[in-house]
Amino acid sequence: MTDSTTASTPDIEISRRRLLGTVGAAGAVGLALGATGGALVHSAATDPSPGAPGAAGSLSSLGATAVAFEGDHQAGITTPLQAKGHVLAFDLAPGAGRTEAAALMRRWSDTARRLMAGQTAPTEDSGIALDAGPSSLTVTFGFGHSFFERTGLTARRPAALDPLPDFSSDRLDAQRSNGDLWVQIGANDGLVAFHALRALQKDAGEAARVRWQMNGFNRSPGATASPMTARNLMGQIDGTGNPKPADPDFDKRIFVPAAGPGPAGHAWMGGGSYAVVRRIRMLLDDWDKQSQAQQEQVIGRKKSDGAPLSGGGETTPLALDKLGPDGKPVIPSNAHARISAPAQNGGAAMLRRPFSFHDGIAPDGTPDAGLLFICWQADPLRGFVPVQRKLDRGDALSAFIRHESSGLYAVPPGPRAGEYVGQRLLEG
Ligand SMILES: C=CC1=C(C)c2cc3[nH]c(cc4nc(cc5[nH]c(cc1n2)c(C)c5CCC(=O)O)C(CCC(=O)O)=C4C)c(C)c3C=C
Ligand SMILES: [Fe+2]
Repeated sequence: MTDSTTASTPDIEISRRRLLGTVGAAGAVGLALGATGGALVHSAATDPSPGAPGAAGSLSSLGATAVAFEGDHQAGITTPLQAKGHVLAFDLAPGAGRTEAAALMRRWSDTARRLMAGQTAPTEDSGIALDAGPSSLTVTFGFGHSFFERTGLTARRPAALDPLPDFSSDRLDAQRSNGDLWVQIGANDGLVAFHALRALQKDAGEAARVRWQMNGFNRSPGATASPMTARNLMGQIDGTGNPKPADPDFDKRIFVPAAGPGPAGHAWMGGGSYAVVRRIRMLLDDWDKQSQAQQEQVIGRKKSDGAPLSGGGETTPLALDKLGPDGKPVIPSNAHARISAPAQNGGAAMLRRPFSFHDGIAPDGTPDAGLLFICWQADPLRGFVPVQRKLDRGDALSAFIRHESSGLYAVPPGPRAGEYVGQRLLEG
C-alpha cells in the first residue's frame, strides 16, 4: 500500500488512511496508545499485507496489533511494555568493517520492517510465527562504542557514547557487557519474538556473531481489567515516576535534538536516543526475608499500590520533607525512590523500560532472576550516570541487587521510507 498522507506527532508517524481505516472497520480494537505513552500502532487484521501470515479477521486484537517501523524515532522506546523480550549484542566478525556493517543493517532493517508488519521474513521463513500476526513486535537497533573503531567512523562517534564510569557496587561480567551492535526485540507473543530473534541471527550470517543474549518478560497485556503500571520480581509497582510523552520536556529528555549542539558530523543521531542496559540480579531470597514494612522502607513506596509512604495514591508526588512522629523523614533518607527522584539529581531523568528475567537456579541454589534494566535518555550524563552515582553511594536497595552486566548504545533515529537504520551514519 502506498500512502503519503500521514498523521504526525513528535513521537510517531502513522498513515492517516490506515489509522482511519482501522478505527472505521474495527473500532479502536487494534489501536493501542501506551500506558506509558507509547507508539501509535495499527491493526494488521484490517490491513493485510502481501505475505502476511494469518488471514484478515482471523487474529485477535493482541495478535493483529502492529507497531510502525518507520518514524522519527525507532520503535521499542515509547512502545508500551511487551510480554516477551530478547536483548542481544553482536560483535562484527574479524575482517568485517563499514561495508559489511552497512549491508547487515540493510538486511536487518528489511527483515524488521517486514516482521513488524506481520509479514514473513524476506528469505527462508521458519514458520515459527505463522498464525500469530505482528503481536506488537518491535525491533530496535543500536551501536556500541567499539562499533565506531570497527567501521572506521570514530570521528562521528558522539561523546555521549564514552564508556560509563565505574560504580563501586558493579560486579560486571565483561563477556555479557557492551558489544559492537545491540538489538532489542519485544512482542506480545513468545513465538513472534523468538521468530524475529532467529531471523535476525540468520541475517547476521558471516558478518557478526552473537556476543551475549538475554531473555525477559513482563505481564501480558490484557491480564488486568485496565492497564496498570507493571510489577517487577520483587513485587513492586515499577515505572510510576517515568517521564510521560505528554510532559512538555519529554522529547528533550529522551531524544537527541534533530539539530542539536555538537559537531555536524554527529547529526546522524538527531531523533535518536541512548540506551543503558544492565542485567541487575535480584537477591530474592534475602529480599523475601524482609517484612512488607521493611521492603516499603527500602523503596519509599507502598507495595500494594505503589503510593508514596508520605501519602496519597500511586501518582501523588513524593513529599520528601514530610516528617513522622519520631521526627524522621517518612520516606527514609536512603529510600530508592527518594535517591532516584529527579528533584534530588538536578532534574536528571530517564525513561525506564525494562524486562524481568529468570535464568533458572544459580549454583548456590538461589534464583538467577532480576531486572533487565533498560533506560532511555538524550544524554547518559544527564540521565543514568548522575542517578546511578547517587544510588551507588547510599541506596537501601543496593543490599538486595547486583549489577552483573552493562552496555551503552547509541540508538539512531527511526528510518524513513526505504531507508535502513543507521544509514545516515554509514552512508553519510
Ligand atoms: C540508575 C538508575 C536506576 C536503577 C539502576 C534502578 C534500579 C532498580 N529500581 C527498582 C525499583 C524501583 N525504582 C523506582 C523508581 C525509580 N528508579 C529509578 C532509577 C533506577 N532504578 C528512577 C529514576 C526512579 C523514579 C524516581 C522518581 O521519578 O521519583 C521505583 C518506584 C516506582 C517508580 O517510580 O517506578 C521502584 C519500585 C529496582 C527493583 C531496581 C533494580 C533491580
Ligand atoms: Fe529504580
